[in-house]
Amino acid sequence: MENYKLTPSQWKVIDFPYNASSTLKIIAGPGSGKTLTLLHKIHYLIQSGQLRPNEVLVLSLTNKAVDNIIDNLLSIFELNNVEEHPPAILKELVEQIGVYTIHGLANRVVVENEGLITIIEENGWRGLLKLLPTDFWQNRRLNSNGLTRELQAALNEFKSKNAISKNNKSTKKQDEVIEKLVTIMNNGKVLTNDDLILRATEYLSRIATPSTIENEISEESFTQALKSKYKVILIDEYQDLYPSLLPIIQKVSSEKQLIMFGDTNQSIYGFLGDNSEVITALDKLHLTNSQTLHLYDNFRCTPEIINSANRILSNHHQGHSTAEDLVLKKPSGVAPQIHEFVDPLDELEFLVDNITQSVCSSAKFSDIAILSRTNKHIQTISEHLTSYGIPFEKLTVQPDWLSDTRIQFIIDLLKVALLSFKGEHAEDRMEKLEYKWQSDFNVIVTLSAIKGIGNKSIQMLYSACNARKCSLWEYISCVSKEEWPSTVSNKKKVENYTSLLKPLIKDGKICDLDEPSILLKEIVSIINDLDYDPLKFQTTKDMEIFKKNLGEMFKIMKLSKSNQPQDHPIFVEWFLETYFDQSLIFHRAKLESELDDGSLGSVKLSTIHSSKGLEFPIVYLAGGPMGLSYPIEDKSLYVGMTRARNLLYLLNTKHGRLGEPTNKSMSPLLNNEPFWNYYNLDMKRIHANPSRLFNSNIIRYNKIGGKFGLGKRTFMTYLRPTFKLCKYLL
Ligand SMILES: Nc1ncnc2c1ncn2[C@@H]1O[C@H](COP(=O)(O)OP(=O)(O)OP(=O)(O)O)[C@@H](O)[C@H]1O
Repeated sequence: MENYKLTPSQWKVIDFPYNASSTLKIIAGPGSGKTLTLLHKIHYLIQSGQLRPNEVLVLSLTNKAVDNIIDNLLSIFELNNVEEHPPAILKELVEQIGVYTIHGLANRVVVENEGLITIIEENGWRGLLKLLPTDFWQNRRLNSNGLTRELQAALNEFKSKNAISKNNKSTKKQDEVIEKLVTIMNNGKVLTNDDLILRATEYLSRIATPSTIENEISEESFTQALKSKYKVILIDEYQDLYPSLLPIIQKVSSEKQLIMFGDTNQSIYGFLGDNSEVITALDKLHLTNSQTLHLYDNFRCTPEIINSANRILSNHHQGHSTAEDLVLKKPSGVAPQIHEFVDPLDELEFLVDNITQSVCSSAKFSDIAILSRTNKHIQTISEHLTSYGIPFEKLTVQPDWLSDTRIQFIIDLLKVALLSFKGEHAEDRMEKLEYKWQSDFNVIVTLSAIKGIGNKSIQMLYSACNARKCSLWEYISCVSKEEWPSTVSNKKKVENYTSLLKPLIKDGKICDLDEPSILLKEIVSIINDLDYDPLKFQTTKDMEIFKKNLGEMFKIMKLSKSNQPQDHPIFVEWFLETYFDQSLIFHRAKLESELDDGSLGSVKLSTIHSSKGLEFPIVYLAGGPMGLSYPIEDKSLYVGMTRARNLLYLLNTKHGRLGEPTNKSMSPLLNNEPFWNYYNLDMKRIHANPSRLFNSNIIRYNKIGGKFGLGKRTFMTYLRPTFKLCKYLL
């Protein structure tokens, strides 16, 4: 991170005084240096002696934003080390600053108070669906995604009804069924993300105000620290907050100084609820002591890009009469390029051709981002880039391997083994009961994924174990199958499941397997003998995807092994508690090594949603087949366009105020030496002899373009062999 000269409007925010029970709202447009200002604000609060590092809490919505803040905080403190602290002290100081996602913070509070919890994922929903009686959907025909959505909606409706009337004894059969599911989830500590927020808020509400408990609760309690220690709460991207997050934010920020940065024009989570409702509620938090400041500058986009993006906003007033200190980049001479393609393959070929042109013209692959509205279109683009051997990386909210339901199945089986073992050896009745509830959920989820074990069988077994007051695992592994309810069909399949898992649970073998490769081999060999359809691959491609994801899981296991602390002696438990965070650490380290190795890096592929808060020198907004047939929403388009620093392409992007398509024959790239000089200056890549470099770049493109038939359709395009185009670009 560079030590930029801060602008007057940035300074106004940075040296705004600390005041308890107050709100400072900063309205900051795209590229106005919001993150940089937030980092300097933290530094200033600490360096000026107003606050100690452990009194500052930063909250964001995404792991990416949190990573970005953590990565850059230390640099800001190093660059502005007025007191000349030694590096180790500085690092220690920065580590005391709390930086979390809102869900991460809630998770910490709940885990601190309840131990291991499960946030429900796709496999979990499928397991719960299996517990529903066949007539539940009243013959409605829905696929499994549709059913999951309906079930979530039914659960939410049930919970809000109950919240209104705690004694609501509905006689509706549907409510009785849902109530049972809610009980299973509650007992098994299985939470949805919304539950997590509410549960954490409840724990925070139980904590008394700081003055009355001073010495009662240990310094170690994170829940307590949230209430009493932190004095300033900074919220990044407030426009993304949605109503279900409000309770915890209100609880954490009350009586503190709440500093929120954001831009309502970039509010794109409307589908999760009305953001203005949240803003109104937060505005009321410290009603009499609240102030708003603006950051108008735009350090990111070329004026051509920002003008075009501003046209999209129907509420935008041209020019800022109030901002005398407005900073803008110089014009680049290249307007955003608008292209339309009837055939979707043409859009894909255009991408490959233009990426090659940019890379020949001194850009790196890692300068380029392709953004789309849907993950499906991102997948199509990734397949096309693969066929040309162009390196890419997907910027997803969740790493790919974790979204693979087969990997989730492996994780659920590991949980069955660990929790069942711990349940069998629990010391008291209460502890045993807790393990029962948790392991029951994972047994239901894994059993229900096995071919031939139907809903009715699972429901019968579950009722039978509850009648015996034992866990589902104990029931199916200790009670002989002759005693099981006669309505359980396919008893052999259930018996096979137990006999395969038994050796892992008996005598605690699961806890002794602390070598990742042996543990993984063991669990995969069990799955091989289960009748688990998703691992009977229909295509080689499917198998390759699984192999890749399993490889990722193995890497994360090895990473967990390398940082397993001594006070967590059971490897599998450490891995199951931390794999999500470990995966993020791994991902970050991978990105850093890519930046350092001097190579061309990889093209970034992302949905517009996942690209929030990021910037890229070159951005392609790819609309897909006929702009995916519905017009793009204003704010999504605005966010997508304002991610671009220097070059923006809008492909098949339908929007009334976007303007006319660009003439395709006027390519802005090749033959535009002034633009590439501008580009290299902006990227701080200064070349000794730019003209010579420029000429050799054109020759290089012509050679590669000719070889691969870029820019024109040839029979090769349809055959899509795996070209190794990138080999020629290195
Ligand atoms: N005072 C400054 N001088 C020069 N460059 C700056 C200054 N402040 C910020 N920048 C640069 O401006 C760019 C945009 O900053 P940042 O990413 O913080 O924007 P943002 O306001 O968070 O945008 P968005 O809301 O779109 O995410 C960054 O490259 C940053 O380094």
